[in-house]
This record gives sequence, structure tokens and C-alpha cells, in this order.
Amino acid sequence: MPAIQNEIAQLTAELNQHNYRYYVDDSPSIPDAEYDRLLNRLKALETEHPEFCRPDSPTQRVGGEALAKFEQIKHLKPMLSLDNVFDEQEFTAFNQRIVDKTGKDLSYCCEPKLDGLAVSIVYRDGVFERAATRGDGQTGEDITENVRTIKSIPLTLRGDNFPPLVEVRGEVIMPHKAFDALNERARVKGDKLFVNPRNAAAGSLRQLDSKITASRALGFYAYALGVVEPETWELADSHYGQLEQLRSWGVPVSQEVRGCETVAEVMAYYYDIQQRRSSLEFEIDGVVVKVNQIAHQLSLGFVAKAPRWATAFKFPAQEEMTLLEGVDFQVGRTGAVTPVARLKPVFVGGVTVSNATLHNADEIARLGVKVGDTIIIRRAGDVIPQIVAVVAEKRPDDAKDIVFPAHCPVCDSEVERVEGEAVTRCTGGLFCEAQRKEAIKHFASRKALDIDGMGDKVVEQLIDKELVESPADLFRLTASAMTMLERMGMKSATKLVAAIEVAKQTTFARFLYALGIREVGEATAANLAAYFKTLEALKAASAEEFIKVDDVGTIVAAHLAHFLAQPHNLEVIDKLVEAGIHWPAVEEVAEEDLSLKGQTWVLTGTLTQLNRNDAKAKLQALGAKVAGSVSKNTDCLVAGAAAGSKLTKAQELGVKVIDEEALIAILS
Ligand SMILES: NC(=O)c1ccc[n+]([C@@H]2O[C@H](COP(=O)([O-])OP(=O)(O)OC[C@H]3O[C@@H](n4cnc5c(N)ncnc54)[C@H](O)[C@@H]3O)[C@@H](O)[C@H]2O)c1
Ligand SMILES: [Zn+2]
Repeated sequence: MPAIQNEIAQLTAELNQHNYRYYVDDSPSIPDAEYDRLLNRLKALETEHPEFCRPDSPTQRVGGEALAKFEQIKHLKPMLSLDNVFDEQEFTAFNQRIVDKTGKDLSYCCEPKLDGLAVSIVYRDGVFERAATRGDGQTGEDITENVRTIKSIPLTLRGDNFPPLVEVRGEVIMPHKAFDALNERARVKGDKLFVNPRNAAAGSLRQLDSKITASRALGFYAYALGVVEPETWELADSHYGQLEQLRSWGVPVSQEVRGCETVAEVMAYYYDIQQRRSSLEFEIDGVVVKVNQIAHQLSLGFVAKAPRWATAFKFPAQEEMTLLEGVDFQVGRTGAVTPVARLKPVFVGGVTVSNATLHNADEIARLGVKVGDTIIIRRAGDVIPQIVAVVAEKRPDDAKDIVFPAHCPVCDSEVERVEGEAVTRCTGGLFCEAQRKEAIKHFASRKALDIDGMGDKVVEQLIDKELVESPADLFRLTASAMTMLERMGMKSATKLVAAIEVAKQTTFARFLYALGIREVGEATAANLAAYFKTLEALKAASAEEFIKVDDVGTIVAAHLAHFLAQPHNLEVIDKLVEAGIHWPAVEEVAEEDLSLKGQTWVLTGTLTQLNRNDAKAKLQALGAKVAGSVSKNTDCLVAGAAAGSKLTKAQELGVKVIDEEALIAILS
């Protein structure tokens, strides 16, 4: 077989297989852009060598085939496809061909190219009779019961001025919202996800159980009249006018349809809707430009599988295919280790993409992706590029599993993945350069060391200017060094140094909280402080012992044990103590002094004699839980000066209310 003939035969077979996956299984394995490239290659070869064109060539047929599980419906008039243009130049050439054939008086009807599934709906005497898919263009599938469930499709036409038989042609679509919800449900159940809303709409329409279709929230817009009987029935003489007629009968027609007179107007329409594409409720993949005058349409006629009088003016592809060359692991500000795919650069959604997040280990497992795979990448609007699928048939023999590193790529600390959590984290904490900024912000924050004036901006600059590496460095800062920071004069710098000095005096609980151990919040830190009393005792404790502390379960105990097992964490703690951080001894609290155990307290209003955080710590030391809002479970509300809505609520609920004086009495 000559090489060309061979290639034509191969491309034909390959494309037919893709057609089957796309139209019959609703589960394409390659992006449309790749399919279009293959198809264009075949078209070019067939044009050069028409003698080798095969009867089963996808260039000669529309779409897929009608599934045998449905009744077959022969269309009253074939349902065709559309030719494509991809840029202004190609569109101008299309326009020129039309102008050459029709002469002047030309206008266009421009419509969004809805990315769903074509259906034909027949109304007899104004009553919905039957509906069919496009199928192979000649014969479709009887999906009457399923289409009946689509709420926006009228079951009877409005008014009385419609033909006895009218066939409506339009697109069934799945709005983005419904698509996301459907895939989310599938993700939870571990089912296969739909690649895009088009395939999801098609899959939903071709269900044997129309209850399933009904649950999928499909939409519909008509874009043309099909057969009308009697043929003498008076219809508008323009496509636009016929769409208005459809609308007047109660059939939904997109509000985005416009009449355009010139190429410039069509271009303006195209760019305008392209810009709004991501904010539309449903997916569109271009615009459809149709010759508006029906008389012109008739004189232009058809080619093999599409009208000559219309074209699909496609948007640049949002999905492309490329190679996954490797995976890098990045450490985020909170220690999350994120796998980032290194891609062979590919132009998609208007930009060149060379990497994409793989999110986490679960996502890698869901995609089943390996290094060396060919993947489908999607970039829609401003959304960050996503890897949506692996092209299974292109996997090379030497594809490699993606393995998470055991150690942080930034600081070499161990990484951990807690059971039940998707995220893998570096355990380096303060020691890890990637986490330093967040860790030090936390360290200085109000509920931790509470360094007055040490806001997020200051911390960021201190680290960027390399004045601070670990929190212990804060205590070595001088006022003159700090004047290097933006908007930091000598006066404010001196004030900040003084605030840092004041912060050295703290409580054991605050110190523990400030270390930023995972899941050790304020309350847990207070419980740990009350239980262990000294840093030495805490450092010597085992995971089993941590579990004895109130509020500490196995997970938090594991975090604690892990944190204290890292030499660099112990080093940071030692340095902080060396820098002069100190706290008063934690008082011996006898068991009977836990007089508020089991109670929930709330503080509100301004306390004038007590510091609010101290008051809270003391209440906790007596065993109370201090909550942020009043509910019927609140045992006592402390109302300081100018107490507002919480006080009202407590009174409404009959919760006990005391003032600051009474609180002081209790605490002493
Ligand atoms: N990835 C794959 O494996 C694969 C396989 C087969 C086909 N495809 C893709 O499918 C597309 C070809 O499919 P097609 O032949 O159904 O053509 P098409 O979807 O590109 O265009 C024709 C269809 O557009 C729809 N349409 C939407 N809005 C319309 C409007 N306002 N007026 C008229 N029609 C409107 C109609 O359903 C019509 O049937 C290409 O994009 C191709 O890449 C992909
Ligand atoms: Zn690290």
C-alpha cells in the first residue's frame, strides 16, 4: 500500500475510534484541538489524493452513530455539522466566498456556539411529540422521555400562530454550576468524572432512566427551525426573524443572538463574547455565523456534511495535550508540600503553560498520572491551569510513578501525612525557610507573644531584608537596624524594640502556642501548660503522656511528639530561652481548684482592670472553656464596660451575667 494511502487508512481508523469515544461513550481520550489537527491532516491528504478517501472517512460523515439501546428515529431532514474557522483571516475568506456567490445585501446572524448536544424536537399541533439526538445525521436516538424532563423546554407551544408540524433544533447544555456539582458528587463517590460539560450533557441525555436525566439540571436553547408543515406556512424570511418566531411560541432562544452587517461587526461580536466567556452560565466554544437571508441560504446550499451558509468561528482551544516531564515539590507558607507538574511548554487558553499544580497525593491517584505521560491540560479564563486527564494510550513503557519525597525539599525535615488529610506537610516549622514568614507572624501575634507593632508587613520585611531568620533573632534587633524598613523612623523603631523587650515576659501557655505546633491552639496550649507546668517536663513527655492532657487526642499527641523529636525545633526553643523569654512558674492547681471545670464562659465588653487575655487564661486554668459567642450552653457571661449584643443575647437566653468586679473576686 503506498505510504499516503496507508496514512489515510490509519488516520481514518484512529479518528473513527476517537469519534466513538466522543459521540458514543461521551468520554473522549484526547483534547478537541488534537482531534481537529488529526482531522485537518486527513482532509489535506484526501484533497490531494481523493482516490484514497475511504467511504468510512470522518470527513464524509456527521458525528457518531445512534446507540442501539434506543429506538432509532429517521430525521425528517438531515441534521448536519458546521465548518470551522479559527481566526479573522479565515473568517474573512469565508465572508469573501459568500459575497462572491450572493452579491450585495448580505447580513449575518451571530450566535453563541453552545457546547452541548444537538437535539431535534417535533411539535404536532403545538404539542411536544418526540425528541431525537443528531446521531449520524440521518438517524438519531429517540430520547423523547429524557428531553421531556428539561424544564425550559415547553411541552406545548404558546399562542395559536404556529404551524401544525414544527421541528425545533437546538442545543441541550449543562450549565457550569450543574457540571461542577455533578463531578463533585462523582468525586465523593469515587466515580469516573466527566471531562467537560458537553460530554456530561450528552451522557445525561442518553440515559435509559429519565429520572437520572431529570436530576442533571440541563438547559436548552433553540438555534434553528427544522422541518415545517405545511411547507406553505408563512415563516420569516431571515434566520433572525425565524428565531424570533420560535421565541414567540415560548421556545427558549439565547439572548446573545445578534444581527451583524459587516465583517467588522462580526469580529466585534466575537471578541466581546469571548471576553465574557468565563462569566457565562454555560460553556461556549466559539460563535456561529449564519447568512441571515433565507433566500441566500437556499442558493448557497450544502457541502458533504455542513451548510455553505454558516460557519463555526471557534475560540482558541482551552484544552491541549502535552508531556509531563517531571514533578517538582514546592513547600508552601504553611508547610504544605505541593507537587507541581513540569510540562513541555504548550500554548493553551491564550498563554504558554509550562507547569501546573497537581494539588496533592489524592489528586495524583485520582488522575492515575505518571511522569512521562501525555496529559490533557485545561486553562479556562483566568483560572489556573488544571491537568484534567491522562491520555492512557500514549503512556510510554518507562513511565514513572510520582513519589512524594520523605524529606522537605527546602529544609530537609521529615514530611508527614496525617491519615484522613489530603495534604503532606513539612515538619520543619520555624526551621523551614519556606514557612518562616508565617511562623514568625504567628509567633508575634496577639494571642502568642503579642509583640505590639510587629504586624505582618513588618515581619515580611524583616525576613526579606534578612534581619531575622528565626524568632530568636527578633530579640537581637536594634532600633537602628529596623530603620531599614519602610515607613519606620527612629521613633517607631525604638518603640518596637521596647515592645519586643516587654514581650519577653509571657506565660508558659502563650510560649507553647507561639511555637506553632500543628493543631496546638490557644486552649490546648493552656491545657498543656497546666498539665506539665515546666518546659523540661513537657520536653521529656511521650505521645502516651500527651494523650492524658485535656483536649489532646492521638493526632495532636502525635504532632507534639513529632515536633519535639526534631533537633532543630529543640534548638529554636533553647535559643528563645537563651534570648531571655521567661514566664512565671505555673501555679500548682489542686484538683479541687478546678472549680469551673465543665463550664463555658464568655467575655464581652471592655475590661478596665484585667487584661482580657490574662482573664481568659486564668478562667481556663480553673477549668472553664472560654468561648467567643453566647449560646444556651453558656454558663456565665462576663460583661465589661459598654457590653453590647452578647449581653442582650445572654439576657434573652437567661444566661448568668457578672461584671468585672465579680470576676476578679472569683479569680482571686
Ligand atoms: N476529542 C475527541 O476525541 C473528539 C472526537 C470527535 C469530535 N470532537 C470534537 O467535536 C467537534 C466536532 O463536532 P461536531 O461535528 O458535532 O461539530 P461541532 O460541535 O463543532 O459543530 C456543530 C454543532 O454545533 C452545535 N451548535 C451550537 N450552537 C449552535 C448554533 N448557535 N447554531 C448551530 N449549531 C450550533 C450543534 O449541535 C451542531 O451540531 C470538534 O470540536 C471536535 O474537536 C472531538
Ligand atoms: Zn521544610
